[in-house]
Amino acid sequence: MTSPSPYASTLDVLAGLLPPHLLQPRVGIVCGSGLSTLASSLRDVHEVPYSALDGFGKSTVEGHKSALAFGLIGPGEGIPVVAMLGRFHPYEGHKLSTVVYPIRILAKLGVRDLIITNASGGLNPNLAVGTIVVIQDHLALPNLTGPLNPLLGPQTSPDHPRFVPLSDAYSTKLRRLAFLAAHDLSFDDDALAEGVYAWVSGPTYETPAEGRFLRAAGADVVGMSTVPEVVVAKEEGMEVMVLSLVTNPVVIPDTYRSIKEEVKAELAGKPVELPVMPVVSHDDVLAVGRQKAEAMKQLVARIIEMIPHV
Ligand SMILES: O=P(O)(O)O[C@@H]1C[C@H](O)[C@@H](CO)O1
Ligand code: HPA
Repeated sequence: MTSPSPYASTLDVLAGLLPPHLLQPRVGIVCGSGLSTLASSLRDVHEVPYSALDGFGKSTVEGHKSALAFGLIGPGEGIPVVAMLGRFHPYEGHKLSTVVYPIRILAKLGVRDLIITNASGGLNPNLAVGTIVVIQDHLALPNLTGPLNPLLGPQTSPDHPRFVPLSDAYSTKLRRLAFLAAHDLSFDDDALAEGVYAWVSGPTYETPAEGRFLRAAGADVVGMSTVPEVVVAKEEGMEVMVLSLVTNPVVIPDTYRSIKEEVKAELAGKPVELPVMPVVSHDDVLAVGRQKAEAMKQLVARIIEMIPHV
């Protein structure tokens, strides 16, 4: 006798709660910090709290709800979609298997195209706060050497690849649609950019030296999520796109304030200017999320409408 799949009870609960036309979503959306309102473009919405679903954790970060929203997007019958209102981050204490569990459930429900959103710090000085960056590649220090690759361990199943290539992790099809959708919506040219996402574990924001290091390594933005979801979505065979909202610049001053020089000047009786190092806060991150929520929502909805659904 084969043992029941660990996903079976989650899928059974969903089957018991959802009408049949919503039970096989084609597209998945992951809502990043402050971006849960992305799901407000869905109609015929059925929300299922994570607390009702075995295997799901509880999102403890402000700006993340803890529910799956099922609904329809687009004209006519509409395209069935599921949105994760809130994700799990390893820094919250969630195991990596919990972080990626919802992605596996989305795959089992039939999601083929996954649109992941997040909030990030800008490393590239050309990216203004409020820019939406279509991610073209990632740099995942915790994945490369350490214990945070979600595929470490036994092969997921004989049907999943043992070695997952990531050279084409970010779907060309979906990235093209993002720029076509922005054109359709008459977005300014600099509203949407392209770049590389650096994943760090957080929850500390970067020191100036770390920011300089990540920029020198080729990253344009930095954040504390997304990469485990991308890796597992690729293992599950999905097309993946990431839209990263720049919510703050990462502080990378050209020079450091020299306390040594300041003390010497003070001892010599010279006036000392005291520059203040700016700091980032999660409240700032959420505020930019709120400001850009409408644009993100329109963009995501338009992309979904443009995906060829056969
Ligand atoms: O879930 P995301 O990646 O959108 O959230 C970002 C990263 C941290 O969780 C938080 C820091 O402000 O926002
Ligand atoms: N660093 C890391 N993650 C983030 C940032 C940041 O500056 N802003 C939003 N998420």
